[in-house]
Amino acid sequence: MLKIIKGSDVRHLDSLHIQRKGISSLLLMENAALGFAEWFNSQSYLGNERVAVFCGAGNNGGDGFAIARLLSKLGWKVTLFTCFEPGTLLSPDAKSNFDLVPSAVRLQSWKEFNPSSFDVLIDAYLGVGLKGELRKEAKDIIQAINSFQGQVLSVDVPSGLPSDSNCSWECVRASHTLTFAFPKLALLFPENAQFTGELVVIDIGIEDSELMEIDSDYFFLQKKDVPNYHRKFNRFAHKGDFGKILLVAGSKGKMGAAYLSAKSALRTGSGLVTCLIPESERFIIQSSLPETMVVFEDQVDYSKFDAIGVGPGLGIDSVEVLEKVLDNYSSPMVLDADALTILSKHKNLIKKVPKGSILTPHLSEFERLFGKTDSHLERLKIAKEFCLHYSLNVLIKGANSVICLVDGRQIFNSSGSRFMATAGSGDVLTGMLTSFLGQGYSPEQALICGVFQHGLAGEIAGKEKLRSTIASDILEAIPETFKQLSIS
Ligand SMILES: NC(=O)C1=CN([C@@H]2O[C@H](COP(=O)(O)OP(=O)(O)OC[C@H]3O[C@@H](n4cnc5c(N)ncnc54)[C@H](O)[C@@H]3O)[C@@H](O)[C@H]2O)[C@H](O)CC1
Ligand SMILES: [K+]
Repeated sequence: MLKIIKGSDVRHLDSLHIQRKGISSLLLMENAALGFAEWFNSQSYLGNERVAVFCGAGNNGGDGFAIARLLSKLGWKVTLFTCFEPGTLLSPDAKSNFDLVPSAVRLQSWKEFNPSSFDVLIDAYLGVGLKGELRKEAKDIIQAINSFQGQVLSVDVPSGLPSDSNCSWECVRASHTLTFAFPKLALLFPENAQFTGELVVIDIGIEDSELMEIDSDYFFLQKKDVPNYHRKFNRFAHKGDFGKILLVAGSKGKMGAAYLSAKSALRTGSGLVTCLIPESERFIIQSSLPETMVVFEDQVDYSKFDAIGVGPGLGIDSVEVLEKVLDNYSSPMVLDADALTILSKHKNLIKKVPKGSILTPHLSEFERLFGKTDSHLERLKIAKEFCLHYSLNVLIKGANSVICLVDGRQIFNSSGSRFMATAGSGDVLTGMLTSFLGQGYSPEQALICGVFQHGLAGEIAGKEKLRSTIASDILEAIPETFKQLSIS
């Protein structure tokens, strides 16, 4: 899994890599530029686009000079806009690449930029070397870039955005950010989505193990990481091996939530799924989902289940139901939706939640539990302290959901699509997480597989259904996620 290190540690990472591989820093910059150019060529541009490249005086600008050269060699019509005064000392690698810019590339000062003369803009003005508050001229340059109406592709980070925090000023508003080696932390914050646009991670040859040598608690989960977290079942497996789970979900008028989480658990591979529901609502589940069983409050033996998920559609007044589960079950469980709202109103119940359990708040549930927050950084800090204190896992849901583990590690998910913001999407996730716990996965394994596959299912469904995507589409795409990951 990729580690997300601080922008200020990137220099250290570079020198580690350069030493290990015996390559020059210039070659590393070339790899970055090659990766960018390859991605650029893979996009469906027509070939006659006029490309503007804005370059600063540091290594981000150096990437830009190299990109301008490569794109020009590939036949693109490139104009390079320098974002520094004549005579400014360039960083050594930027200088080497500046000297290699071919004569086919037009050179101009950023002050001469006419937005209507270009189709695409590449922003290689400022990268992770930004220090302190943005200087006056930088604000003017960023404004010039933002006056452009076409696609803006930012190199490494949108210029002006600090790599690991938020800022109070305007940054480049990119349509895509192509970030090198690992995503910089600030690119994963919801409040910076307006600057980052679509995020693409470009491999420049730095290995996960090299990143691991640098201290950080942040990680980035990608598709290639997921299969290793899955349990393998042999051909003698029987339904008992796939777990017996209980979903405490649904109430009058909210039985859809129980249906969605139960069906999702079945699609995720659960052997036996039982729903604890009000007796009056039993016909809904029994007739819509014959593969599940139902039980009612006075007859349930919690201890016979391998995992329990509580909350979808439960109703926020079901305090006693939640308390009974907590009093009668001691293995990790999943708490979602109304269970979280109950916890936020009855904080004394938190200490009863079994260690290793998973809480899955979206942003409003998070704030209900932990109070108003101003930034994602603050949320991450609060979640970390909570996880360490109570030995619980918290999933902060949203684009790039963050898996906050009991030991303080925080893993950003890379899968998902904006079409997943639909009613019942969270119920599907609760079903998946509970299902994996019931199949003997550790909470960490369940979170990694469940969160990634839920996002992937959303991507698959969204590709076909676009904004018409509903939660049932997401759960019906779960089988395809196993296929794509080659998990049988
Ligand atoms: N391993 C990698 O990820 C690689 C990344 N590369 C690229 O290098 C940059 C980082 O380069 P660096 O030289 O350290 O800094 P920048 O170019 O980002 O910035 C320096 C530039 O910025 C000016 N500046 C600093 N602070 C301010 C401010 N507050 N206001 C205005 N201007 C400011 C400073 O004067 C310099 O001119 C990384 O992002 C990647 O793009 C390598 O190419 C390869 C490996
Ligand atoms: K940039």
